[in-house]
Amino acid sequence: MVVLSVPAEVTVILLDIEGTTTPIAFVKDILFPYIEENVKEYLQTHWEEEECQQDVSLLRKQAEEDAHLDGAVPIPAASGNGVDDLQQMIQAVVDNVCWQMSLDRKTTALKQLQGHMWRAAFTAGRMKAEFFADVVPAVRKWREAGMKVYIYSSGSVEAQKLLFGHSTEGDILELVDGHFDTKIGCKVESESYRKIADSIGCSTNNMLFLTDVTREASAAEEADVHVAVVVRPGNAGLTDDEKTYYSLITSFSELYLPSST
Ligand SMILES: CSCCC(=O)C(=O)COP(=O)(O)O
Ligand SMILES: [Mg+2]
Repeated sequence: MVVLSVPAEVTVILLDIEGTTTPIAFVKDILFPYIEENVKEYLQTHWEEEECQQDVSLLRKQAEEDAHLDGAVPIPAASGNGVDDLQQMIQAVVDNVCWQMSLDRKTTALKQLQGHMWRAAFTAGRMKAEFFADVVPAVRKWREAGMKVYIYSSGSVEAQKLLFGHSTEGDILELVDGHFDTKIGCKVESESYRKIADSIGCSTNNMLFLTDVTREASAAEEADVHVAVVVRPGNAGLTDDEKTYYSLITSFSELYLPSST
C-alpha cells in the first residue's frame, strides 16, 4: 500500500466532501436530482416562510451579479400583484436554480437553498449520505492521535451537517470539529484557507487539506497549507503533470501520522 507521511507540524485535517469523503455519484445522481425534481413544489409550499424569502432574496442578488453571463436567468423583483405574478416569480426562481445547477455553480445562494431543501429528505430518513468505506475508520484514528478534523465544502454548513448527521454509517457528526463553506470564501481562492486557519486558531502550515480538485489544492498550497489530492472512483481525471506534482491518495488509510501507532 502507498503511504503518505503527514508532516509533523500538521494538527488539523481539512476535508472536502464531494469526490473526497463522498462519491461524486451520490451528489450528482441523488442530491442534485432531488433539487431539480422538487424545487418548484418546495417554493410553492414554503414561499411565505421567512427562510424561503431569504433564500429567494439571496438568489435574486446573485442573479443580478450574473446578469452579464451567457444564458443567465433573471429573477424579477416582487410586485405583489396576484397569483399569476407569484407563479411567474416562482418559475423564474426554478429556472435560475436549474440554470445554475446545469453549470454546477457553487454560489452561496444556490447552496443555501439546496441545504434547506435537503433538510426534509434527510430528517425524514428518505435520504442517507454515502461515505467511502475508509473515511470513518481513518477519521476516528486521526482524532485518537490528537488531530482536529474540519470540513470545507461548497455545500452549505447546514447541508454538511445533514450529510454527517444522516449517513449510511449513522450519525457521525461528532467526528467533525467544525465546518466551513463558501461564506468564508471560494475554495479556489487562497485567502479562504488563511481565513480558515485564523478561525481555527492555527497557522496555515498546521493544516493538511484533502480534495479531489487540483484548483482547490493549488489555492490551499499558495496559502502554505499542506495538500494531498484524493483519487476516487468517478472523480475527474488528472493530467500527467498534476499526477507528478501532487501527493495522491486513493484512500484515507494511506495517510500515515507519525504520532500514531
Ligand atoms: C454538503 S455537500 C453537498 C454537495 C454539494 O452541494 C457540493 O457543492 C459539494 O462540493 P465540494 O466542495 O464538497 O466538492
Ligand atoms: Mg470536491
